[in-house]
Amino acid sequence: MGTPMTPIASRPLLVSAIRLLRPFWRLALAATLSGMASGLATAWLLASINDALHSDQGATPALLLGFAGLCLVTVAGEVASDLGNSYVGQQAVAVLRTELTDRILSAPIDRIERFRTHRITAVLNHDVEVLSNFTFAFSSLAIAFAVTLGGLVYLLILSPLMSLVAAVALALGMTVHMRARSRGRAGFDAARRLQDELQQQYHAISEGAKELRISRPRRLHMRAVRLGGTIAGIRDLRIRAMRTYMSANAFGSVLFLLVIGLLLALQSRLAIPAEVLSGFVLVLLYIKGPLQQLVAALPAIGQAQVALHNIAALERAFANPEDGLLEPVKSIPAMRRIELVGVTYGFPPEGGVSFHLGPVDLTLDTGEILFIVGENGSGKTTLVKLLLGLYEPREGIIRLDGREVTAASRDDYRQLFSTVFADYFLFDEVIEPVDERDMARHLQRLELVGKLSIREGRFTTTDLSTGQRKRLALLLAYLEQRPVVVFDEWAADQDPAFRRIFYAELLGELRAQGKTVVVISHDDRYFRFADRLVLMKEGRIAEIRHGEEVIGIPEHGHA
Ligand SMILES: Nc1ncnc2c1ncn2[C@@H]1O[C@H](COP(=O)(O)OP(=O)(O)OP(=O)(O)O)[C@@H](O)[C@H]1O
Repeated sequence: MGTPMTPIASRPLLVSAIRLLRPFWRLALAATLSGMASGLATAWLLASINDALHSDQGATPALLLGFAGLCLVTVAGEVASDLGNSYVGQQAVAVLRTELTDRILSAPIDRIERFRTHRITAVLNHDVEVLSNFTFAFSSLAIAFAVTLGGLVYLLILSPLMSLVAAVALALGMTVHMRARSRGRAGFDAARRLQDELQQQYHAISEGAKELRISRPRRLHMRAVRLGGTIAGIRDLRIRAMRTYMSANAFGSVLFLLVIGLLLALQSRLAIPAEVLSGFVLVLLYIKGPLQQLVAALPAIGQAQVALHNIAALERAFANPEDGLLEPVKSIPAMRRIELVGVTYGFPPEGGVSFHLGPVDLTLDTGEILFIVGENGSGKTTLVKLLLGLYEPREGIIRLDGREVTAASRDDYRQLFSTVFADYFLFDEVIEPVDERDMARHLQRLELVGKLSIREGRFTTTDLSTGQRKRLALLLAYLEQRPVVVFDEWAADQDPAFRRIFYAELLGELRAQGKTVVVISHDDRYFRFADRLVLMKEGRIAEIRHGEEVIGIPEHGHA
């Protein structure tokens, strides 16, 4: 595959794990120590078995008692370790999920737009899940590590010379495994990058189902080239990574058996006593399992490292949260005048030429209906995002009733607005208290009577026509009771009769309720219903019309 393999995880797995486990360190330590105790007791058991086999008195009561005690520690330590570590692991994963979603909830909107939704979903779904699964394996790894360590210590006590042979073989095996590990990890990293693409394609086949049903060439292209290529790429990279680990595994097994064979062959030449040799073979054969388990965990460790790397990238991208976004709700602010003074904004150039807006000077007075009009791409939505405090101006300031909106006050300022964006998201929950009679009136006004109601704080359905869904979004904006309502091309998918009701009646009704209304519109036949009309051209305000200049625009004519 052509995916570049970049170096991974600047922060080692252990450091990240410690940071996550810090709040639960006592329990994590106790659970891991229990696992270690269980592993060491297993190694001790092996030593007692070897002693008993070669003891002249056979199995004495003391030996049997020791055996029973060690069995108890082995089993109890394992159970405690399993329970403790999986509890701690899941607690840590829950904290991580909260941390990540908090970061997304507090991140500047332009950061989210740049990071791309499919990448966020892939981290939240895949990477966090990989870590979650790893936490379940952690306990048995701690035990395997302790069994291996205890076994090796016992070997050292039995015969330092023979331990040297085993140590050389072990060092060789570990070198091979380390190499395999870094190659395998690079493969998993590349596969994970392709998974971002796969997530995007999953989104395309569910959200673009209609388009794909209509166009066979696109469907076949999607299947064979996009999906096929990505799925095969992930498969091949993972198989290759696993093959690297497997080869290292096989090499390790051969080494083990070679060492045992070598010791058997050298038994008489080195005059190795029988109980030493049998102890060696017993321990080597026993720790082969845990050692292989440790080695087999390398792919999981590699995947966990890649997952942590991606999580860290997301954390870095959203490292500068906005102030106070998760603080308790205050009362909705009031507004008399909003001023944009010398405001500019620019998108970072990505491939093409970057778009620059401003400098823009604009005021918005309470109780007015302001239309923002202009050609596609002239900067209307960008201007509105600046007005809403969604984008931070590069230069210039925004004032609310004469006071500058700063980073600290920006989110309070945003609470002035209700919005229906052109690419709005319809929440099915109603979180404001709803007066039944008001609701009935709104449903009637929006011609939605009988289509839906609110039950237990939720709309009974959001399966409506495109225009009806948009009316529902407007209803939600109404229910929010904010002083300024912003519509981005709201009427674009309304029927002609309702479109007229929107411009000629609803906007005026909102104004009569004391609301300020900002409307992005291409409906030039209704421009005359604006109190002021702002014409955008190539990122600047080209003209502002008001009074007679607006009213004079005929309902059928052009601006
Ligand atoms: N997230 C973004 N990243 C980079 N460039 C963007 C982004 N959003 C908009 N632009 C660029 O900014 C310019 C203005 O876009 P904007 O959405 O403000 O236009 P608009 O006047 O609302 O257009 P339309 O009438 O088509 O809705 C466009 O040329 C577009 O290429």
